[in-house]
Amino acid sequence: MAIRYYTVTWDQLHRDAKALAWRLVDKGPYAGMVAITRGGLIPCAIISRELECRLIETVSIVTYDEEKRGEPSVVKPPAAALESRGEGWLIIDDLVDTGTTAKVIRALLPKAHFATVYAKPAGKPQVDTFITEVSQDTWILFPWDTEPQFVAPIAKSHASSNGG
Ligand SMILES: O=P(O)(O)OC[C@H]1O[C@H](OP(=O)(O)OP(=O)(O)O)[C@H](O)[C@@H]1O
Ligand code: HPA
Ligand SMILES: [Mg+2]
Repeated sequence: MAIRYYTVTWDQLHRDAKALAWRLVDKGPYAGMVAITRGGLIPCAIISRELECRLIETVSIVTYDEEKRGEPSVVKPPAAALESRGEGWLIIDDLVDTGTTAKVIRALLPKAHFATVYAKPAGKPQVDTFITEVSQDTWILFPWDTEPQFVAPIAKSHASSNGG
């Protein structure tokens, strides 16, 4: 199955994170927010500004061992939210893909509200609120993982793919 790409610019990320804040505002107020590092940090900053929520905790889950997917490990637990099992807390990540990361956090903070900006079908059941769904075979290219670069004119790449 060919992989597709969905490019997200800084502007789009800002708009989509604000759209998520609009969906979340009536579900609050929140005791605080938990950003899932690293991808959740920037959406969390945008949403914390909109919701005027200044208490931010972080959690770090590592799901890859070198190149291979290994057992997920909690590198940094969300200490401030653990005692309440997440009650009243808002968890933010950039996206949910297979749902592996979300399942680990849900086990730590079962009472929290879990929100992501983007969601793929396999992980969607783990998320309470999200903005945009993309297909499972789509790789989301975030602005912090990309940079603008020269692209050949269509006529040139078309000619080379036709043997010209
Ligand atoms: O639903 P899953 O299959 O678990 O995938 C989603 C997670 O993968 C990415 O994080 P990653 O672990 O690559 O780390 P990063 O945020 O530090 O880049 C993304 O930011 C999500 O947290
Ligand atoms: O689609 C994706 N884009 C960026 N990072 C990711 N981590 C899991 N899935 C993705
Ligand atoms: Mg992440």
